[in-house]
Amino acid sequence: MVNITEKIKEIEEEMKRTQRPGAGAAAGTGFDVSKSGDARIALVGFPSVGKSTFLSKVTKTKSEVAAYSFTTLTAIPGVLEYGGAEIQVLDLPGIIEGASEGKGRGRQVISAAKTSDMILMILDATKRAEQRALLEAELEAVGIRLNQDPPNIYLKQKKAGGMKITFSAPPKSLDEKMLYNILRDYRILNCEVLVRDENATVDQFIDVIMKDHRTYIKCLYVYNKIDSISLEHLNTLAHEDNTAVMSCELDLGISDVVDKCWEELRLIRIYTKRKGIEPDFSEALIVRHDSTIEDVCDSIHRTLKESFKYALVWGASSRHIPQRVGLSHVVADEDVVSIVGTKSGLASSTK
Ligand SMILES: Nc1nc2c(ncn2[C@@H]2O[C@H](COP(=O)(O)OP(=O)(O)OP(=O)(O)O)[C@@H](O)[C@H]2O)c(=O)[nH]1
Ligand SMILES: [K+]
Ligand SMILES: [Mg+2]
Repeated sequence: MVNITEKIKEIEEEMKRTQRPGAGAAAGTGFDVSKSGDARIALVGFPSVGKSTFLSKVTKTKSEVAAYSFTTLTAIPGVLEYGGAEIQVLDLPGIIEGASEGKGRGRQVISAAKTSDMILMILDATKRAEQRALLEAELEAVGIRLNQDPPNIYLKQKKAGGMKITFSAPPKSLDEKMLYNILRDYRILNCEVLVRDENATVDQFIDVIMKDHRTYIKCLYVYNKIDSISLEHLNTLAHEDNTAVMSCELDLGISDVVDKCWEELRLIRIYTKRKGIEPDFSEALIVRHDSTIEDVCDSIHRTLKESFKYALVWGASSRHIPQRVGLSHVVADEDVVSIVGTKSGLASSTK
């Protein structure tokens, strides 16, 4: 059973670690790369696992590669073109154990990773298996949660009225008393809590309390240097969850890694169509998963939805071909969309 007091102490330590480094320390260190493109992927790993080699393979950017540790000293951005999208790939310095406590440039590296839509954790297939857990622990320590959904727990702080704790189904590892104690330790004395997940844990409940310091990011584990391991070992690695294997040196598996990134990012390509003209399949509009016609309008032009009448949709999201839909319609990958507006000449245009 978790000792709550110990847990709280741990969290307080964590708060100290997650505080942003002083402005002086952050300035001019080359980590403030501005976001560009449709999504950002961060390359995270121990030194010399092949992060820069990978960046140089998948983008036009050349980041210095060498056999010694800490070849890369700042964040180096490159652009990966895929499916009509531009994905920013951020090559980062290697991190070492203790990075979350500020060893090396660990804290800046991890802060940069925290801003990404996806982490590619590059691992050296020739190194011991613990490397993966060690890196995960460093990321966890600054509030990054890999391949997890935010817990299904509702927490609303109030001004008065005490604590109201409800479970939508009998929980397996929590009870009212535990939550009460945790909340009291955080000095949250007036609140409403609804636990909607019967499998919710103490750690997840604390994540909800600490939600301003938590980031939920997808992670693909990529073992590089498979040219130097046995087939048997390769077979084991390749069967781990959320994992891909590659050799940058032999140019093996790289396109598979890129395909997997694309799948995980779940970006959606929309082709726009003007009335009476064939859709333009050469230029896709890229939107996020679960985007609506409203999001599509916004990415075409800021004011387009003001004159929106309806849209016609051909593709996986439409029930008829075409289906006439409103702003709240959720689009699917490779849908063809025609926006019909109140003013003439507004039929969809990407320009
Ligand atoms: N055998 C083998 N060596 C590789 C492979 N990919 C990269 N290397 C070598 O690994 C060494 C480190 O590569 P880098 O790309 O500099 O590694 P890094 O992770 O960017 O290193 P830091 O920036 O120092 O953290 C270089 O000597 C590369 O040539 C591979 O697939 N197989
Ligand atoms: K290196
Ligand atoms: Mg490097």
